[in-house]
Amino acid sequence: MPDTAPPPDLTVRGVAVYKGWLAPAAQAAMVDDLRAAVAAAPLFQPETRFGRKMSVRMTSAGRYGWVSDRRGYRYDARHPSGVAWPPIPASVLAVWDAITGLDRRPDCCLINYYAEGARMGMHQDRDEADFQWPVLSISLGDDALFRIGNLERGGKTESLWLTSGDVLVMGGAARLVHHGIDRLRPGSSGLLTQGGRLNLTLRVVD
Ligand SMILES: O=C(O)CCC(=O)C(=O)O
Ligand SMILES: [Fe+2]
Repeated sequence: MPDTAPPPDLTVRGVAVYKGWLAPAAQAAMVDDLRAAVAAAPLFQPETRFGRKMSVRMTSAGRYGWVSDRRGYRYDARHPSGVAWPPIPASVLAVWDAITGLDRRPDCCLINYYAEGARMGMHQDRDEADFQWPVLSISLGDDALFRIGNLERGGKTESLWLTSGDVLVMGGAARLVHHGIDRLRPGSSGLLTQGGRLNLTLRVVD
């Protein structure tokens, strides 16, 4: 990232963490923007190639969305219903611009919704064409325990709690670290009327 990037509050294994980057009013405004996006492209519960349902529900905004089904996972220009993905809200792109300082913008915003009990297993984000671009993640709603591993599978890990308004960046040498969400702290935030947690990941796909 250019050296105009603001210094993070902490760095865990190269992952830059900006605690409380979004103030409560900005979080609420972003949730309103996301509600409109989700109305256009409803959340769905993806299935893995092996026919197992993921516990997270998801949708996307931008030119590409991330989908997974019996054919495997990939970026697709359309929602499973056949509609195009809605545009990435300006409020979300503004976070990318302010933190990364890049002149390239993401073309996918994956929107993950975790209800109580949902989790995400350890994985790398590696379906994008060029790993020089970072992945930026925004947390909204309930606290979540984020686990960071290594570039290779397995090995020791470190965990941190992400709270509403936190932003993190996986870039540079940390672009391909394994990561996942172990669990939520249900009811820890009142941001989402239905409870749970929204996570946005901004990606440059191609
Ligand atoms: O929910 C999170 O904080 C992480 C989500 C994630 O790793 C992903 O969508 O690839
Ligand atoms: Fe990921």
